Amino acid sequence: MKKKVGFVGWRGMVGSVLLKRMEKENDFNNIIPIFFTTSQLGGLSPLINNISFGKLKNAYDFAILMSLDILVTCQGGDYTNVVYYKLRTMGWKGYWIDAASSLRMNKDALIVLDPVNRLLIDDSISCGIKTFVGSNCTVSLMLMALGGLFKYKLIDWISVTTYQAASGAGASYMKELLMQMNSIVPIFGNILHNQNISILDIEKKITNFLNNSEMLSKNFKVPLINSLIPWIDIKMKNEQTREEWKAESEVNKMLSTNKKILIDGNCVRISTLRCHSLSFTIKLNKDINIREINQILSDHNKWVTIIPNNEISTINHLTPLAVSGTLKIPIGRIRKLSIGKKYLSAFVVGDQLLWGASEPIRRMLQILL
Ligand SMILES: NC(=O)C1=CN([C@@H]2O[C@H](COP(=O)(O)OP(=O)(O)OC[C@H]3O[C@@H](n4cnc5c(N)ncnc54)[C@H](OP(=O)(O)O)[C@@H]3O)[C@@H](O)[C@H]2O)C=CC1
Ligand SMILES: N[C@@H](CC(=O)OP(=O)(O)O)C(=O)O
Repeated sequence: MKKKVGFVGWRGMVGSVLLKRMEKENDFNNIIPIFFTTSQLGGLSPLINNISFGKLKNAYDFAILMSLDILVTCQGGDYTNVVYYKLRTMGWKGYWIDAASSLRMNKDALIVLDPVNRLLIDDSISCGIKTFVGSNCTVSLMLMALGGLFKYKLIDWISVTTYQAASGAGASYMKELLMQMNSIVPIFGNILHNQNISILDIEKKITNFLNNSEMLSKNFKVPLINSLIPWIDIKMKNEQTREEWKAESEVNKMLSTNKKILIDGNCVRISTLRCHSLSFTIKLNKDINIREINQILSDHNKWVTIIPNNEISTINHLTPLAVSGTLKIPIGRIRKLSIGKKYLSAFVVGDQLLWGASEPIRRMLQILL
């Protein structure tokens, strides 16, 4: 019998990417979908393959939620915090699949990324685990790219710097970046081709304008265009940001490691629209040659691709623009660092709305059907 699957948060960025992927893979053929809203009650469900699924249901209507076999939410942590515990307390035994971070570290929840931890997923299902959560976007991308090295336990520690797109913070942040882009065009639009105007004068005008335009920075708090923000999320007691804290905590939970793999570094917001990038220094626990490393990495899953360490390949294939909207996980700049034979450098780009958020959840739903 087809399972009743509820979707909350399908209108947001992660949710809409999820729906598109499900439509493409014909996933809706195997379920009875029910679409919920927190704000558009009375509105219509999205058309799936041109089929209508009636009116939207109230995402806080516990009677309907209780009737679901599976609930998939991309609505965010606030929704999860209000609904999840109440639903469980009311005795709901269905599967909860979530994109938000709130439940990740709970004992009775598994963080899922099946190309990396499928065995643990299968074990958890047979042990009666009913709550499955996607990992933080940079964590999923790191694990997809370095999966082979993790699988063969070749990593001592990782130092990572992330370059995270504006859309990672949510739709309103992405809009704010676009508004900032739009606001600086009039400053240089007409004068760019005038040879008599110094480029540094234009730069000064833009910098002055951005430093005095609070109106354009309600979400990010400061301008992101023409700048970057080396701070994402709240501060933890140990001086990390919460985004930085997630890497080591989530990876070790997901891999159920006996010996903790140490991971730390800075998370940085940059002014790309979509796709996160990560720069790694990896301390291997033995000296392996680059050819073997490339083989281990590319054998791990079909999405990871080795980008040869040369300029043309790198600038054409290892950028957010080249990867946006695809499931590709290119990894390049792979070389031994001059500091020692066990120190490896690598650079990874991945679409944080696909492998970073919606794809692990889509695949988890398929596993449960
Ligand atoms: N963005 C990302 O890259 C990643 C996000 N996540 C997590 O996924 C969850 C959802 O994130 P994300 O999709 O970015 O959030 P969004 O801000 O895009 O959407 C969240 C909800 O906001 C409501 N909403 C209000 N106005 C609009 C609008 N104009 N257009 C669309 N939706 C609107 C919708 O709910 P309703 O229809 O009920 O009003 C929607 O489901 C969060 O927990 C986030 O942490 C995880 C990994 C990556
Ligand atoms: N915080 C991430 C996106 C995200 O939503 O992460 P999480 O799912 O861990 O809250 C970013 O800003 O790019």
